[in-house]
Amino acid sequence: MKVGIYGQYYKGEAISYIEILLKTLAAKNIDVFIEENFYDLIKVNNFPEKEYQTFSSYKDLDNSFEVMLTVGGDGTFLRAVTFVRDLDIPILGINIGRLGFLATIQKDSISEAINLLITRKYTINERTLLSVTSNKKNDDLSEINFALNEIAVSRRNTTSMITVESYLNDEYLTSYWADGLIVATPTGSTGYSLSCGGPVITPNTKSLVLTPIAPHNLNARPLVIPENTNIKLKIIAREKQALLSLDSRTTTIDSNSVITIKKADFSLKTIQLDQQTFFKTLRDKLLWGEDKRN
Ligand SMILES: NC(=O)c1ccc[n+]([C@@H]2O[C@H](COP(=O)([O-])OP(=O)(O)OC[C@H]3O[C@@H](n4cnc5c(N)ncnc54)[C@H](O)[C@@H]3O)[C@@H](O)[C@H]2O)c1
Ligand SMILES: Nc1ncnc2c1ncn2[C@@H]1O[C@H](COP(=O)(O)OP(=O)(O)OP(=O)(O)O)[C@@H](O)[C@H]1O
Repeated sequence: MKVGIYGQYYKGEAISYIEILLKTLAAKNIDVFIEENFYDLIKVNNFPEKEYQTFSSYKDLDNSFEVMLTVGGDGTFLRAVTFVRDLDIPILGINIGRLGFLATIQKDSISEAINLLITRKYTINERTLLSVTSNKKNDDLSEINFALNEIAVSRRNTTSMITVESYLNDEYLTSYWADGLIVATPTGSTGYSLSCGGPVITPNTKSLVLTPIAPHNLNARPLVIPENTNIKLKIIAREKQALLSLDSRTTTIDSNSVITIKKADFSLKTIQLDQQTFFKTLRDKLLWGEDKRN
């Protein structure tokens, strides 16, 4: 078995968890490749004990990797998607961050999780991704043009609202007067969209949700739409530019740009170990349905 390991940060207390991870993988004779920058970060005081092979980009990976393990929080998990892209390598996140909604393995159950992985006690989930095109050239979108959580447009460098004129399959929907508009996947429904009043959508539902960000309107509500909808948005901002975000990454778009958001033509595979279900994560991490009477 060949696995990749990706992390973005490294802080002292994490060393013991990374040690457990590397030792567990070595004991099972698993071929480990570590992302180059993360490897440089963890190499301190003769650690790790042996040399590892590395990868530095999407180009160094292929589908002979059984899994990409991420070490960090959800931000790290989201960044790992930019390495894996359409290669069909499933991602499994070890949470040594804070919330860890996507990174579901808890740091104190690393060896158990690796054992479940090796004995293939898991299911693979396919997660929908989004992609965006603009009627104006944008180099930032030429390569990494996909998002697992959401694509959002929002105001930039100003307190003025923006107007987002929206069309679904070329039919006019409405014009949102708001701080912005989020188009979220089921995966992203528990992220930014949730904070703006959007519904939770279970991961395998074939839907997207349009969630306005602070609309100055009493009747703008989140709208759930089929995942194959062609979403066209015209952004009108008082400033010359607005912000376009794809998960943790941002770029700017000119006012009056028209962007088209669609389901990406590839999906992301995530690993759901036996014992770990979406509803369990919802209860454990977002305290879903928590009630003092229970
Ligand atoms: N007000 C908000 O809630 C808000 C604002 C901006 C971005 N975000 C979310 O943060 C994501 C980017 O993550 P980051 O680490 O770069 O930013 P960040 O450091 O601001 O973290 C955002 C928080 O959202 C959580 N999160 C991310 N994706 C999630 C998901 N699918 N389900 C449940 N929780 C999730 C993370 O664990 C973290 O606690 C964006 O894709 C967006 O969904 C949320
Ligand atoms: N490899 C690591 N070693 C030590 N600490 C880490 C590591 N990765 C992440 N962290 C800690 O976790 C924090 C959050 O990590 P990250 O940015 O990946 O997740 P996040 O998007 O904030 O999501 P979450 O709330 O799930 O942690 C970091 O600021 C850092 O303090």
